[in-house]
Amino acid sequence: MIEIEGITKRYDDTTVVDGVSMVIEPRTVTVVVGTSGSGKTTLMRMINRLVEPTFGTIRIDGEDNRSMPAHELRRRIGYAIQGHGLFPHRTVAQNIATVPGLLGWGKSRTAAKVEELLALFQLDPATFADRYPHELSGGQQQRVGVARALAAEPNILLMDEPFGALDPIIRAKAQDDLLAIQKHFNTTIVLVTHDMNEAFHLANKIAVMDKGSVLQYGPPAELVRAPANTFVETLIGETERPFRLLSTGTACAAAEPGEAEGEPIREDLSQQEVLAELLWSGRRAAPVVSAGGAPMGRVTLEALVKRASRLQ
Ligand SMILES: Nc1ncnc2c1ncn2[C@@H]1O[C@H](COP(=O)(O)OP(=O)(O)OP(=O)(O)O)[C@@H](O)[C@H]1O
Repeated sequence: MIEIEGITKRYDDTTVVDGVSMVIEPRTVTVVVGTSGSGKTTLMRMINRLVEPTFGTIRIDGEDNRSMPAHELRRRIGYAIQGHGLFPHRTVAQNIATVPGLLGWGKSRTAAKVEELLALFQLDPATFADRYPHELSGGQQQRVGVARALAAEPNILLMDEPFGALDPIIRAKAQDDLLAIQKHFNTTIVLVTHDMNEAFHLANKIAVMDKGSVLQYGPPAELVRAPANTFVETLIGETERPFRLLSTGTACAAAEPGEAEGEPIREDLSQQEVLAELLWSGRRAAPVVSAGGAPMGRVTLEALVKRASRLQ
C-alpha cells in the first residue's frame, strides 16, 4: 500500500504539486491523468524519491519512504518511462540484469530471471538476449524497458507514459501484456498517461490532476457517473461517457441465461467491444463463452443499452 499524505512540491515560488493525499491499494493499477504540466510526473517521482517533496509524507507498506537511502528505495521500486531509457551499450540481457546486479544476486538466479522475463514478454531469449537496444524495434525496446523495471521483482512499478511512443496495435498489445503481468506478479502499478482510453482500459482507480491538485480519485465508472466537476466531465468527454462505462465491464458481467445466434464472444471482452461486435454483425444478441469455450449464456443489445446509461 502507498499512502500519500499532504504531499506538496514547490520550485521557488511555484507549487507544482499541492497538498495531495491518496491511498493506493496493493495489487491494483492506479492511473494518473490530467492536463500537461499538472504535476503527474512530479507526484509519481516523489514515490521513489527521484523528486524530494517540500512537505508531506509518503508511506510504503506503512514505512516512511525517507527511512532508507533513496538509491536503496529505487532498487525496490520498478520505474519505466517513455523512450524506455535502456543503456545503449549493454545487451538486452545486461539491461534487464541491471538491478539484480546491484542487489548482488548470483549469476544463475539473475540468468533465470532474465530468461523468465524475456519469455513472458514474448522475446525469444536465443534471439534477443545478446542484442543491443538499437537492434530492436520500438515496441521490443519498450518491452525490455518494462522487463528491466520488473527484474528485481518489485512490489511497486511506476510507469510514466510507457506506451506513448507505440503505434495503436502494439500499444493495445502492450497494455494487455501489462495487465497479464500485473496479475502474474501481483504488482502495484502507478501509471501516468495522457490517453483516456488507456486509463479506462488499465485502471482500477483513476486520479485526475489539474494545477497540482487531485480533483477526483476513484474507480473509472465513478468518474463517469459522478464527475467531481466540469473539468473531470470534459476530460472524460461527453460523447464518450456511455462507451467509457461499457469499457469498464466485461461480457461475463453482462451475460444472462439464454441462447443467441452466430459467432460466440469471449467472456473477457469488454462490454464496449461486445457492443461494437453486435452493431457490426447486425445482431441483437450474441452467445458468450469462457476462454475454454464453455457456454456462459448470452449478451443482448438491450442489456448493454441499460448498462451504458447513467440511470443504471
Ligand atoms: N525541476 C524543476 N524545476 C522547476 N519546475 C519544474 C521542475 N520539474 C517540473 N517542473 C514544473 O512542474 C510542473 C509539473 O510538471 P510535471 O512534469 O509533473 O507535469 P506533468 O503533469 O507530468 O506534465 P506532462 O503531462 O506535460 O508530462 C510543470 O509546470 C513543470 O514545468
